[in-house]
Amino acid sequence: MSYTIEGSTGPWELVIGLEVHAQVVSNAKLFSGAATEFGAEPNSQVSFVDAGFPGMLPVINRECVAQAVRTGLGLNAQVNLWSRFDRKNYFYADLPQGYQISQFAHPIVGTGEVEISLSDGTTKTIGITRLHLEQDAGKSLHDQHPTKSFIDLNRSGVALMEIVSEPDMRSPEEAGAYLTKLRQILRYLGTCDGNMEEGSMRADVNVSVRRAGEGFRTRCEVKNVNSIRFVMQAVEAEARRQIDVWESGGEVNQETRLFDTSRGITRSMRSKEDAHDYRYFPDPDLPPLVIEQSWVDQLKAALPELPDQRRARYVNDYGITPYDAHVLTLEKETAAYYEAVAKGRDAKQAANWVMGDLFAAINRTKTSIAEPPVSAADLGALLDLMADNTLSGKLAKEVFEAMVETGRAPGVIVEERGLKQVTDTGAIEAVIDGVLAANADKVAEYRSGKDKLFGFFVGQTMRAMQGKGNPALVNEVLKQKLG
Ligand SMILES: Nc1ncnc2c1ncn2[C@@H]1O[C@H](COP(=O)(O)OP(=O)(O)OP(=O)(O)O)[C@@H](O)[C@H]1O
Ligand SMILES: [Mg+2]
Ligand SMILES: [Mg+2]
Repeated sequence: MSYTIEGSTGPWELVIGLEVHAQVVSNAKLFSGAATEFGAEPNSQVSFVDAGFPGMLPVINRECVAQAVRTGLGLNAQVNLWSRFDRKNYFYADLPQGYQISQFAHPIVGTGEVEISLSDGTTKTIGITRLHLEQDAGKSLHDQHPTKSFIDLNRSGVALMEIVSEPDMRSPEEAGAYLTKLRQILRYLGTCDGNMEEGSMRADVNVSVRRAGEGFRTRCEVKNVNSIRFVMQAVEAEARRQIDVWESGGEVNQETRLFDTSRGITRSMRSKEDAHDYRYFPDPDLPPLVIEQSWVDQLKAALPELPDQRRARYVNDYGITPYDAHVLTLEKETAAYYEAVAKGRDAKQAANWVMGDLFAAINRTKTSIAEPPVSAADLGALLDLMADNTLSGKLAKEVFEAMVETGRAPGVIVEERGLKQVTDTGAIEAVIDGVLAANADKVAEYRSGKDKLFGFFVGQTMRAMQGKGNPALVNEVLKQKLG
């Protein structure tokens, strides 16, 4: 069933294409040696090139090119050995050059594809149109002075990848899944940190609506949306607005809009008539960007394992379900944590503990997998204590909670609190004898056929042992004695 929105005159399909701006992970800017660290003192990371001083010449940063190539390879895309930089001309206070160096007609990466996973268990392939390199602009600060605006050029010249998708998405969920997957791939590659709150990844959301079976109608572009949740909300809000326009006899005009997150609606920013005419032309300061196939091959050979490969490996090698493998590979840090716990242990049990107890503890303590409340080594040690019968599953949960609370290793907690499981058959027998003697009436009932009472005896025995009896042994001995 395809996703539609019901209007007053019938159902409408959604068509969505995303342009994602991803800041390249690199110590230096695209055409200068200035630093790129986030949160630095304003204008402390600006070279003469970034400030647009006359006569300064840009020099391409090889590492930024390598990052774009890696990203292209990670998106199964064509890498172009010949590409070119163009000037995109416009005036803005935080754009000191008066133009942005970008790639227009000849991007470094051409068509590719991304496979997304949907909540109904299906997958879908979204086409990538292109990826090009460009400079970021500076930032205007309007909140520093009552009558003046200040300019921070730290971001000016920082390398961005613009990754353009085909208009292949058909629902807010698909748009969200695409961005999630794209961010996951970039993070695995180490080419963009994907940090949307810090602005290192932002999306321009193109939306149109149509009747089933129609060609595409006019799109509107919602600029600079900075979270996955907001992208999904913006798609829905913009689609509903366009449906109202079409149904009331109007016409949707191509325009740039903004998403007002507090009101949940999109607002017009500028229409096509006053859209910029960027007067693109090849930048005369830069020669065409020519790279060698052998270098691309080297970069390809050195690519890290990507999410799809890792998920498949977990299913094959660890024998966990595709769903568990999907969850455990969503974040690189989670995958590393899981592997450290699973290696040489019961991998299914490791998956349950990471996705169950650990995730719950992270939520509860408002921590993250990068700084987890329990280290992978300690969780692994806890699993070992279950494997060698020192702890029952129930006691292990108790020890885990104490680990979260105190940050101590499981062995230490077991010693301190005397939580060691009792596996001495003689000791268990002695306790059970006591329980049966104290409940002679129930023993008689059980023997005359009231099987349900078995659980009562287990409970009494465990209570007498403060929960420390080995459950399998307790069951076994009880069966013998009652039998
Ligand atoms: N009818 C449509 N409905 C929804 N999305 C569309 C439609 N047609 C094109 N798109 C999407 O719009 C986006 C166009 O991005 P592209 O970078 O090519 O051009 P642009 O938005 O005109 O330029 P700029 O980079 O200056 O914003 C693509 O993601 C594409 O898939
Ligand atoms: Mg674009
Ligand atoms: Mg656009």
